[in-house]
Amino acid sequence: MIDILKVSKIFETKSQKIEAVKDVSLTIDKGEIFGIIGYSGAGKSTLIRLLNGLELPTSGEIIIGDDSIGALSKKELRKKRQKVSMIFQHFNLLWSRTVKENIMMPLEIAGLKKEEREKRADELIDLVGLRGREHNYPSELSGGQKQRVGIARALSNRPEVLLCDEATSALDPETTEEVLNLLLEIRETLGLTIVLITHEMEVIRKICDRAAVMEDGRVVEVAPVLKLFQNPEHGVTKRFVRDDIDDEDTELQIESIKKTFPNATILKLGFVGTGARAPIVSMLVKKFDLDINILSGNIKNTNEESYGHLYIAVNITEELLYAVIDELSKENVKVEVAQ
Ligand SMILES: Nc1ncnc2c1ncn2[C@@H]1O[C@H](COP(=O)(O)OP(=O)(O)OP(=O)(O)O)[C@@H](O)[C@H]1O
Repeated sequence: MIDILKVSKIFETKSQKIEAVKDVSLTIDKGEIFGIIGYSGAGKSTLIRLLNGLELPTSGEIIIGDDSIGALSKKELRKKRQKVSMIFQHFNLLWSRTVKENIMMPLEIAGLKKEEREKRADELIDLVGLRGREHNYPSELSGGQKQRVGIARALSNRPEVLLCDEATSALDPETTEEVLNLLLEIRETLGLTIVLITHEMEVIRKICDRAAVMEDGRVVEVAPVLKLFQNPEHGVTKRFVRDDIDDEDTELQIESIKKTFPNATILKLGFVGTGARAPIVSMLVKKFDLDINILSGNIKNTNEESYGHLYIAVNITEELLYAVIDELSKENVKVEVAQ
């Protein structure tokens, strides 16, 4: 669906050249929700703006569907943007127009007749859950409702790709969850391909199928989301995952537990999928007659699977430890001995 081929973007200012995107290659499949995460200045906005031709690459090529974005004329590009639409962090609504008028704007530009515009806007108002609000002005809406208008407006011309530029960064956690669920729903019902940029690993975890991690203009890691969380390889990915799981507290706890129970062995049990719901601790207690001290635990959900970990402290001989590791591996639980 989307092929980004060796794309670089250099901004030349009077005093310097800034290479905002460096030699990025990615393929995004039809129907996929693909996340791009990075800290501020990593190049995410530039990369997403390259996808709808708001910026043109200095080198490389971007192909969406059958079109090479750089090869399109201005007119063709305007037409293509109807199929590759975008939502924004600050919604970019027209404040002097009502919800319905905002949603009809792109249809007016596309030249649809008034009745067709009205009909389509009505469908979209229902789709994004804004029935009853269609005659309100943006200033009368909550942040989540404003983003629903943004989404409806972006969907008005039946796009194939929806680009989301930090679409939930201005929203509180509960509203973020609602908007993310709406994006999941419209991917299901409309079969859209969604590309989103964010600096929040939680957004990646909740709705993306795969994600790319960017640092200093480069993509440093690309993987299915579960893999990124379970086995992050690059330092930046590890930082994002740790921030999401909040492991720093655990590290501190481990230090203090080691002092309190100098003879205890501290184990980190990692679960995925059904393992995340199995009664592992009671099995260990019954089968190996162990005294188990639970230190901390964390189970998170991605859009497909649960995964998580549990830190426990046990007094255990080396021989028994191997038997425990063996037993847990049968349950698909990964064991690490914390040092
Ligand atoms: N139009 C521009 N002219 C000059 N430099 C730019 C321009 N746009 C972006 N940059 C620079 O390119 C680099 C990448 O910026 P970009 O906005 O793409 O990063 P980002 O990951 O989206 O960051 P943020 O999350 O803060 O928006 C930065 O150093 C930025 O200053």
